[in-house]
Amino acid sequence: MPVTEEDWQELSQDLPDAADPVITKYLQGRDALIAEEKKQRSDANFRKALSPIARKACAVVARIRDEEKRAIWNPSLEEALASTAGTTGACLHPGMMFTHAKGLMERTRLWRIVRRMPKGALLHAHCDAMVQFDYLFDVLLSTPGMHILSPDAHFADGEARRRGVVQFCFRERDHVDDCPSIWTPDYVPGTPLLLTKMADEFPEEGGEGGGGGGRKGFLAWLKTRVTISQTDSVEQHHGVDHIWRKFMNCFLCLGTIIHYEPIWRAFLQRLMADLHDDGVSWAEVRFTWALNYCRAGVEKPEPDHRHMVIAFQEEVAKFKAEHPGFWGARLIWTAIRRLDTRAIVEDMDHCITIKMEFPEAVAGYDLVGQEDLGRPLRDLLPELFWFRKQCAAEGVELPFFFHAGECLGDGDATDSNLFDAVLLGTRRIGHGFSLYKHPLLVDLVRDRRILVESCPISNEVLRLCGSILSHPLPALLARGVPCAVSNDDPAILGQDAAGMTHDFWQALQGWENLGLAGLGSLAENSVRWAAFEDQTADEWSRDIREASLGSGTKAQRLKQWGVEWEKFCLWIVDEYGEQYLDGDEE
Ligand SMILES: O=c1[nH]cnc2c1ncn2[C@@H]1O[C@H](CO)[C@@H](O)[C@H]1O
Repeated sequence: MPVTEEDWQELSQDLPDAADPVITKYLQGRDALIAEEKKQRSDANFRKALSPIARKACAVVARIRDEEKRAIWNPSLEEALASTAGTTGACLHPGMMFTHAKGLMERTRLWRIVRRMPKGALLHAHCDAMVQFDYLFDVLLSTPGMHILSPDAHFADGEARRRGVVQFCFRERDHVDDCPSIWTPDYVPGTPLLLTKMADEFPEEGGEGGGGGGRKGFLAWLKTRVTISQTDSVEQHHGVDHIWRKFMNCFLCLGTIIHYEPIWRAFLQRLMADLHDDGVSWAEVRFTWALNYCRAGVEKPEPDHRHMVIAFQEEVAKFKAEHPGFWGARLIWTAIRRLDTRAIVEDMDHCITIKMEFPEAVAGYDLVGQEDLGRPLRDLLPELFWFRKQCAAEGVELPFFFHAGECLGDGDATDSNLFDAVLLGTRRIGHGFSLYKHPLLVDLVRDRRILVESCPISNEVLRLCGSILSHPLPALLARGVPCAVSNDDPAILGQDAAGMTHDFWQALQGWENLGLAGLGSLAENSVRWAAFEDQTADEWSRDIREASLGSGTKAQRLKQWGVEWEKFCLWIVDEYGEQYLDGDEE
């Protein structure tokens, strides 16, 4: 029976109003409970120590975020915005899938702010996959002597061009006149043909990139071979193994572009310039060392990795000299985890040899490739123990920065890599996507001060989560685990910029609990857990513990970052304070 108007009048008298002491008391308890939980967050101390200006900046950013949530990420505005947002018909909402949100995100105020933020150190990224292809292809086509080849098939039709492996190399002499074109069925697999000529002769029909024939069509097609398309990235229903097949194929091509000295040097300059522009001061780049690098004007690959490292060090030194705000870069040596014991051990041996000659260039060691299909750390124990012993014998410091838990498993061999990574003394964990399922490990990782290098956009595009909203990083932050945000493979996965603004923006917009303060703490962590120099395990732990109160390089970098952070907060307040502050935010 519905309540009559008369009864309702009487009944509603009994409802306490919002200011009733019962409700006020309840709310006090509720606030206290929430505050108590927040004390466990890994950014709690950073938040507590914010300067008055930084507090104001955080309030401004929270308001801008709320405003944009209502005004931009709003399904009812869809018609007006869809055409310019490049949203391909997806419903606008806060936390929508990355590739759908990208175009619109880049035009928000929050973007302008995050872009300017001092982001500290880039701790997790794979070298081949970092610089925008529009730039890299320009360099590729304008480098004299570059040739294209396909190791095992012609590219005569659309299907062949979708599947075959594309590679590049330098050749002194142009082979093109006496050999059938790569675009015909008569092409002899493995024959290098002059790239500029082949690009101009790219056939009109059947190219996947939709750019037509000739050079423009060639570039559009080539881009499809080295990137995950928007369609790939939103087709979550095909699963992880499927997207990794496409992803791995990209690397087969890319390695052959940047492993030629003139391109390698140009690539490094552009990489550092992009990072610097994005407010990134330091980079630790994971690098997989195929032995196919050639010096300028030389066809025969170098027998070892020396020259590649020398060029790396020269380019970093040059960039640092021209940009005093940039602290530099180091490499993390990575081996493909699928390889057999002999290949892994040979590669470890190369790693130690290079480390002995160039200790500053190489910061540590890791294993890469799809974790589910590669060898778990447990299986690699003999190799890893041999490596550790060898390093000790040679007196080199090559700490582990293991990928672990970049998977959906719960208790399978891949997920259990997390146990081995911790037991083997990893100094940071790459991804740690499945870590939140392991309460004991979460506590260990927190207590041993192991940092999680989280790459939210990568995890989304490689189909571990549907969008930023279902990413597990907030669970780790809430439990006190130190984390930093990185971009992983930005040229392939869709960010299409070497910097970290897209990943930072998504975290800020996606997670209410983070705010600008939380984002600042993630950036500060990246500096605190950076491997600026070789350190023993004890020195490493001491510097992380002492942070800016210490006396070494790390403390100095943390202070420098702190100064940039304050300047940044002041800029936010100057720029937006008048519009977004009303004086009672302290
Ligand atoms: O997110 C990742 N997890 C594991 N391996 C990766 C990821 N991104 C790239 N690579 C691997 O690194 C090598 C290139 O340096 C490639 O083998 C690629 O598969």
